[in-house]
Amino acid sequence: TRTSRPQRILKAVQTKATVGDPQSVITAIDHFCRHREWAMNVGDEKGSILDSVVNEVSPVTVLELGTYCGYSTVRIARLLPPGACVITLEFNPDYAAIARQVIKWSGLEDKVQLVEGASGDWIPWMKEHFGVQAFDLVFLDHWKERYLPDTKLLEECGLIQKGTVLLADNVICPGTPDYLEYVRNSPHYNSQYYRSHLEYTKAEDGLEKSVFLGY
Ligand SMILES: O=C(NCCCCCn1ccnc1)c1cc(-c2ccc(F)cc2)cc(O)c1O
Ligand SMILES: [Mg+2]
Repeated sequence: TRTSRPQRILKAVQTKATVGDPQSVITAIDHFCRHREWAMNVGDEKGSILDSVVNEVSPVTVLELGTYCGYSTVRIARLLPPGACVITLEFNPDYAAIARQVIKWSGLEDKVQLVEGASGDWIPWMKEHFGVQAFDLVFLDHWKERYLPDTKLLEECGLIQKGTVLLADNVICPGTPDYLEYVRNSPHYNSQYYRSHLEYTKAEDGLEKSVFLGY
């Protein structure tokens, strides 16, 4: 049967990118998704904003919700100093299998923990299983209706502490209205919108950065 889009993205990486060179992996995926087939990676324009937030936060522990093919995982991990890591959660086993290979090709596997399963099931176990105290940065890029419940769950589990930065993709397209309303109106978050475009298109989209101020 036909290959899947993630399989075709992996093939583009394996034919166009250099093993151990994360930037070439990013460039190969962006070129494929701009000129061959659109795919739901955060992309180069919003990816540059992601890069600037990672550099500003200099996180030691990052949680990414929604791995897909590992594009944003590679973007984040390539900026992390030794000893820092990103835990990335993917529900779809086919996506996870491709992402593992993309991350391996980039040479960043030592900075990445890819976990397969539902965010709602895994978040309560993060402290115990990964020895995480609190996350410095959370990148939300999974099911859009899970952004708000998972943020509340992270708060309840003590995984969001004073200074934790939440960065949410797709707050305009497809949109996360209940999440936006929550972080923009809560006295416990300082929120700001980074206007951009839906990956590889001219449609409006953007990232919302929300800093937890403590209780
Ligand atoms: O749905 C998205 N991502 C979640 C994928 C499934 C996550 C599974 N999972 C992982 C962990 N827990 C659950 C998404 C969609 C679009 C989009 C935009 C316009 C359009 F016309 C079609 C699609 C753009 C994105 O940038 C996205 O991120
Ligand atoms: Mg997205």
